[in-house]
Amino acid sequence: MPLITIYNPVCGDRSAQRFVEQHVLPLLAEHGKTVNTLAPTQHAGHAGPLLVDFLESTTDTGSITVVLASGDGTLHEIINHLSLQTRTMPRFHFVLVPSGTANALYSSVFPPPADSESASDDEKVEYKLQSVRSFINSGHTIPLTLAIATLSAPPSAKTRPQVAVSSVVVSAALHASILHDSEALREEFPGIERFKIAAQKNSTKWYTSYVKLLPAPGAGRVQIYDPSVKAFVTHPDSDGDDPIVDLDGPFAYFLSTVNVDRLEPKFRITPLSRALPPDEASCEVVIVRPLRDPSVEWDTKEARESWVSKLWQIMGGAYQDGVHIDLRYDEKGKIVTGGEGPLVVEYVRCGGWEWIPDDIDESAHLLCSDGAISQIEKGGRAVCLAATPKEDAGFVVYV
Ligand SMILES: Nc1ncnc2c1ncn2[C@@H]1O[C@H](COP(=O)(O)OP(=O)(O)OP(=O)(O)O)[C@@H](O)[C@H]1O
Repeated sequence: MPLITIYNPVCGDRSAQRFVEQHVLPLLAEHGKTVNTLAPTQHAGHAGPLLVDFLESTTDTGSITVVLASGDGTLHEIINHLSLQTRTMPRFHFVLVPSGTANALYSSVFPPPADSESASDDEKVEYKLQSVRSFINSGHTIPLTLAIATLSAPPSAKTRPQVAVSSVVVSAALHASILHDSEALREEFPGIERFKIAAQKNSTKWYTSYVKLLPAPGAGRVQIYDPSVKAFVTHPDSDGDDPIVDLDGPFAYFLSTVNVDRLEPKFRITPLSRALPPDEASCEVVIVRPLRDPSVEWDTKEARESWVSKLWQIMGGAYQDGVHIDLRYDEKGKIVTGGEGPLVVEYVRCGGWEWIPDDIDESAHLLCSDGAISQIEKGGRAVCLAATPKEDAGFVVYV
């Protein structure tokens, strides 16, 4: 199978080239794996065209192995570029070398050990070589589910919809605002601290939007996580007559993942995605709507400001191995674990969703697709659907 190694020299802490040269290439050579092309990305958006050029230069086009040393954003660029090609594409087999800032996909398929901070240098290197080792040894792969988001303008605009294909996350509300603002901090803060700084800046925002949750075809109903049985159950508003669930805002958080249970090694936002995997292509959606809190009656500036501590308590749960999905409100609005109170987080499994932002709320018009930010036009909407490509096409990852 033709093999190309691509590395992004500027992602994360800029160590991809060194790591590839010192560890990846020698290991591949030792096991008789020939690298046909070795290429750095030379600018943003370069990884996809590099791969298409490689495809054109090779006669054996059944499937292609791509050793990719980057973060999630470079993989996102590749998938989007290849999805735009009009000719039939082979199946792409990715060997991931985590070199980005967050490495959500890699750390989801290879969760770091609890004591990873105290790991020796050799253990840190070995941790990053797991996908390479499975390529060499077991050959075990998993297919990637894709989340296809279509951003439409209102019919009067007569513009074509924009499509963004994701393999990790599609979000609006707080997460999209964080990704939007954190990009400007990349130079100064190359690590994940830039996300925390951007989160502080956006902590009092609530986002006015209207949401529809769409069932996956196999399940036929939208499902919601029920902490009392520790499983997904049919959403009470999704029935045979009308399986679509309608939700009103305001939303503090609205985020949907495919393939991953975490966005950073320790931020396990959709924890059941890998622990209790879906049977079909599905979006795992985490929703926080502050008006579910019995102590919040109105959406006011004061209510938003005093609710910030609860927002951090909820997000903190994602850093504690994903306990946020079990939180409830007591009758006074205190966040507790256990009891019968309203769920703090609505954790939904579904086939897709629509996000229809209110015209007057600028911030609600941001959409994040694997870190790339798009703007939903006024009067428009985003529709996101989960899909798994056919057997002989699409993208698989060595795990
Ligand atoms: N040579 C280059 N110069 C400048 N930018 C580049 C170059 N090569 C790739 N890029 C851009 O670097 C950006 C960051 O890459 P990537 O998303 O893979 O890493 P990251 O953001 O550090 O990690 P993660 O997405 O895991 O948080 C991508 O948007 C890509 O377009």
